This record gives sequence, C-alpha cells and structure tokens, in this order.
Amino acid sequence: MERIPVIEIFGPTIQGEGMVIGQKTMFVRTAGCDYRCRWCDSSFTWDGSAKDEIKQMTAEDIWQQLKQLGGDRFNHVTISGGNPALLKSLHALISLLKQHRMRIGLETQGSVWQDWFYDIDDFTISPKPPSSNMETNFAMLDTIMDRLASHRGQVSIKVVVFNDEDFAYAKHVHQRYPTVPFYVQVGNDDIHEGDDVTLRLKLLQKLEWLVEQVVQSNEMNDVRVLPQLHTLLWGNRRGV
Ligand SMILES: C[S@@+](CC[C@H](N)C(=O)[O-])C[C@H]1O[C@@H](n2cnc3c(N)ncnc32)[C@H](O)[C@@H]1O
Ligand SMILES: Nc1nc2[nH]cc(C(=O)O)c2c(=O)[nH]1
Ligand code: SF4
Ligand SMILES: [Mg+2]
Repeated sequence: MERIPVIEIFGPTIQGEGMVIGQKTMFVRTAGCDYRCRWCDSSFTWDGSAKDEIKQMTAEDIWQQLKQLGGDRFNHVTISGGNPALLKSLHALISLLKQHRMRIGLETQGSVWQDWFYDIDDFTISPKPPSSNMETNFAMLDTIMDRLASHRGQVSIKVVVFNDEDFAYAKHVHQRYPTVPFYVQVGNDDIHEGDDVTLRLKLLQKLEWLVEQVVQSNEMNDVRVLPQLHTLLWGNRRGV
C-alpha cells in the first residue's frame, strides 16, 4: 500500500484563504516542500522541527482520521503542505475522497505537475513573489495553467504580497494568465507574534495598504484582495 507523509490533519474549520474563503473544510497537511520561502508560515512541514510528527499513512488511514475528527460534519477536504504536488501517492487519497463524495481543495505553488490534479474541485496555485527568495519556473507554471485551462473544477491564482516588488510580480503573473481568477493575499510578516490583538492590528494595516495598491492600479481592475481570515481569527496557531 502506498504511503502518504502527513504532518497534521485538522478541522472542521473554514478555508481562510482565496477563492473559497469561508468554506467549511477539513485540512490534510502533507510533509515536505521543494521551496523554502523566507516567510513560510508552515515551515515545520519542511525544516525538520516537527519531523517526529510525520506519519506515513495510507489513504484509508487518513479517511479514518478525518471521520474521527469531523464525523458527518464535513463534505469538503483541503489538501495543503508543504507541497502536496510532490506526492504521486496522493492519487489514492483523492479517489477515496471522491468515493465518499467529498469536494477537494488543493493548495500548491505551481512548481510540479501531477495527473491527479484533474480530480481537484477547488484548485489554488500560489506562485511565489520575490520576498520569498524563491524563483518562479514560468515554463512549468505555463504548462500547469495550460493543462488546467479545460479543467472542470475551479482554478485560481493567489499571490501573497509583502511589498512593492511583490505587487509588481503579482501584476506580471496576472497579465500572463489574464483569464484566470486572480487573488492577492496579505503577507503575514509576524509569524512568531503570540499576541493576537497586536497581530490583527498589523494585518489589518497591511490589508489596507494592499487594497490601496489595487485601487490605484489600472492593471489590477479584475482582482480580489483578501486577508488570511484564519490568522485574523486565531492568530499564528497551528491546526486551525
Ligand atoms: C503554507 S502554503 C502550502 C501550500 C503550497 N506550498 C503553497 O505555498 O502554495 C499555503 C498558503 O499559505 C501562504 N503563505 C505561507 N506563508 C504565508 C505568510 N507568512 N503570509 C501569508 N500567506 C502565507 C502560501 O503562499 C500559500 O498560498
Ligand atoms: N483555516 C485555514 N485556512 C487555510 N488556507 C490555507 C491554509 C494553508 O496553510 O495551506 C490554511 C490553514 O492553515 N488554515
Ligand atoms: S511553497 Fe508553500 S509550504 Fe513551501 S516554503 Fe513556500 S509557503 Fe511554505
Ligand atoms: Mg496556513
């Protein structure tokens, strides 16, 4: 039986980001990433700090844990990471979730393709801006966007923005794929802040700044600006 490296399973909660923000969902977070974003809010998935929590699970193990946590109070499961697209073995989980009539969301940065992408209902691709210190492979991103063009599910692009340079990058990505629903998301620079009131204030100020950038730009007439709703509600906690 193929195994999937899982670092946490949680929910029911709400999708705090992007196209289906507010959707009640469970989360399955896989371990391992091909990127090392400077500001990654889930670096425990790849930096070794939570390596003892990684479980090699079968699709059936994961389903059992989802049911144990969520009972019959969910019909949507979001797969995130790390980069879940590194895992060919996820196809087994995707088909099992389909059998159980779940809708499936995926969060990935668009650096790797998998054939099971075709079975995702809510697909979020989040290419990384300069502040991450990562470099986008646009040839790969073009391939992925091209293959998903005739996808039956919803596809969107979400770029996290921390500064002017990131905003310029976001414009560039939006122009490259102009027909794909496009979201800019507030970057959280304070991933170690423990005081939720302080964090909220900072994030709302950044949201105001980002809204202003979009309002003033004639190249961003058809984009949506969002905060991370879960961070506003529950701060930097894991598993929410
Ligand atoms: C932790 S990543 C996991 C999925 C995949 N590796 C990716 O980056 O798309 C999930 C989402 O969180 C975003 N994210 C990570 N750190 C963040 C931060 N400090 N502030 C805002 N968004 C962040 C990522 O850009 C991505 O859209
Ligand atoms: N509530 C909630 N929404 C999220 N949307 C994307 C998340 C992620 O870490 O991928 C995330 C998360 O960790 N929690
Ligand atoms: S690609 Fe996603 S999980 Fe990987 S380091 Fe960047 S934000 Fe974190
Ligand atoms: Mg998160």
